[in-house]
Amino acid sequence: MSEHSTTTASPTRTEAELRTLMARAVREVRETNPLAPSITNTVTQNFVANAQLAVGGSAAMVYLPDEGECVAALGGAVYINLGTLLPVYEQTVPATARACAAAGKPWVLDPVGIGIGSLRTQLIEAVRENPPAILRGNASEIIAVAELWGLAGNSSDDASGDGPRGVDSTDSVDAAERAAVACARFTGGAVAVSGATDLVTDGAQVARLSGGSPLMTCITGSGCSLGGVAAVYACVADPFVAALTAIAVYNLAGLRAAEACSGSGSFQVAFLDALYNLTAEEVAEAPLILTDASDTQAL
Ligand SMILES: Nc1ncnc2c1ncn2[C@@H]1O[C@H](COP(=O)(O)OP(=O)(O)O)[C@@H](O)[C@H]1O
Ligand SMILES: Cc1ncsc1CCOP(=O)(O)O
Ligand SMILES: [Mg+2]
Repeated sequence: MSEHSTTTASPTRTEAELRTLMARAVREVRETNPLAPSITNTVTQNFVANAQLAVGGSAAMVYLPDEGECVAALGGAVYINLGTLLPVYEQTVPATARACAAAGKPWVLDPVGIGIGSLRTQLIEAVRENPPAILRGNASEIIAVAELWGLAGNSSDDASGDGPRGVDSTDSVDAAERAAVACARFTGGAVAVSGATDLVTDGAQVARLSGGSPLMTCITGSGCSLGGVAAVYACVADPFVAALTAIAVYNLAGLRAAEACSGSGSFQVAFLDALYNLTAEEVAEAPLILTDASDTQAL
């Protein structure tokens, strides 16, 4: 059990139960239009907001500490992405994480670009006190967070040792499995590792989800917007179900968009269309393999 109270460890569920909950999350978001405000990077802010709207959520991007505290109260869940930092984030990020914890609201962290400069490191260490309900990143980012939170143990043996290359991964998703399980056990929430095949864990179960398209790496913001969409689903579902739903939605939309486009530019537009048009039934049938996290070597 986690030492943190903002996220409650999810009970072990069968694959069929999880699929039913994923479909319910897709429907409930469309019916209730939940607000998932963001503190996110200036590169992909527009794409994050558009993806959140396409799945049926509502977006609001803020920068300042009192705005972060305000949206923690207003929204169903908050998204924090460290992609392009401003000096004010030294106050905004810890204040928003604290406000979410105080209000019992889930928040989603995308540690983009971890390792660049000192403020990102400082912020990841600071939010250890009020950790995210969902940690979402590529493999190198998740390995780096586990190291900064002192959870790495021998999980770093699996890593390339190179860390992220800017905002991109130098590690495989499988290499991040032990780090992901360790982070999920620490937060009591879920961790989603993205890549060709994505991995989602709540520390007890591990799901692998395939699909998507290599074209997702040819546009900026597929990872960032995935975090924003996970926050939308976290407004209506527990962290593990929310992360699974977002990843399944992205894999299906990526596949469909790749069939409809003629290159990376039209892929981005086709991807938003696919997000908008996906049905709950399709999401419930997304490729997903569920295993027990006890199969993951202990740290
Ligand atoms: N080679 C790939 N094939 C299919 N889908 C991919 C591939 N690489 C990344 N994706 C998808 O792109 C999205 C963003 O993942 P990723 O590129 O790892 O994140 P980031 O942009 O943060 O590095 C996820 O939905 C992931 O499943
Ligand atoms: C290119 C870039 N530089 C700082 S944030 C950012 C966007 C990264 O987006 P993603 O992680 O979704 O590829
Ligand atoms: Mg990223």
